[in-house]
Amino acid sequence: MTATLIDGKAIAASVRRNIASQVQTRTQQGLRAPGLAVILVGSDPASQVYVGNKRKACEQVGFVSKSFDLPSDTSQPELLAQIDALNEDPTIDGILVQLPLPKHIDSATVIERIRPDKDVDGFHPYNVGRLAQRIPVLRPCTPLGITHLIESTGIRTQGLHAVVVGASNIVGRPMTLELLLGGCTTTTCHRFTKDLRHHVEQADLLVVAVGKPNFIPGEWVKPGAIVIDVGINRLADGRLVGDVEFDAASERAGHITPVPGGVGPMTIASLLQNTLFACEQYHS
Ligand SMILES: Nc1nc2c(c(=O)[nH]1)N[C@@H](CN(C=O)c1ccc(C(=O)N[C@@H](CCC(=O)O)C(=O)O)cc1)CN2
Ligand SMILES: [Mg+2]
Repeated sequence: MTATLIDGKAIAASVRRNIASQVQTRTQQGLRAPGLAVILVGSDPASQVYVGNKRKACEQVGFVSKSFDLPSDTSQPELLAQIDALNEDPTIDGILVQLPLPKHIDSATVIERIRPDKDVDGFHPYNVGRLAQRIPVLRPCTPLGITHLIESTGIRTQGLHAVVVGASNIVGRPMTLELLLGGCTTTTCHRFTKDLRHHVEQADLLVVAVGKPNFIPGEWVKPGAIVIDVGINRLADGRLVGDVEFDAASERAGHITPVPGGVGPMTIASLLQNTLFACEQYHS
């Protein structure tokens, strides 16, 4: 079997066109454009690229984007004061603090300081709790984007056995909650999981987010499975690869996401969706 490719880049472009048209309708009605504040602390090269792409995406859909590039020695109280100011700014609908933060700053404290109605990353305990209780509002961007990619296949997820490999706060845990919401039977695997192969082989729907190149051998993939690869790993020769052995997995899967051009672009499209949602549902 050769898998059908799930084209995240094209699906994200379509989401972005739709958002741009909704923003245009708003502004034609005399309403203000949604505003997103993007905070980067330090100069991690990958974070600089992601933040640059988020700012560009905002401008392309007509959002107001405010940039805060803070030095790596910014103290936690200084960062919290910046968030307090943005929490009070009526032109700002969403506040995004790029992760990871420098080691001297506690991410959980920072995330909890963002007002839940401006938490467009969906990481605040309020928003994660809403998702856990099946009353989602602002949803973590990567899992939300993946949900959209799975929907694009036209396959009903009710009753499927979904296996998530990775249990981070950004991807694995909220992904499991999204899949539960979609009626899947879910298994979450992590560093202490015994016999990972056994679990992966059961997956009708497999989501892998561990950040290790080619970590999941293609031969573990169940024939016909939907395979979602969240990993973005740069090899010594400069190539980007995912967490799943793509060529071998494609021979067995029914649908598969590529790296690059799969999950990554949807993370940014979901951020735009969340920002528009916050603007329209909470601040208009
Ligand atoms: N505050 C947040 N921090 C981080 C998040 C997040 O959702 N919120 N997620 C990741 C990084 N991330 C967004 O911030 C992200 C990663 C990758 C991509 C992407 O489009 N990747 C491209 C390849 C890009 C490349 O060439 O390196 C792709 O997959 O096609 C978008 C967003 C951690 N931090
Ligand atoms: Mg991400």
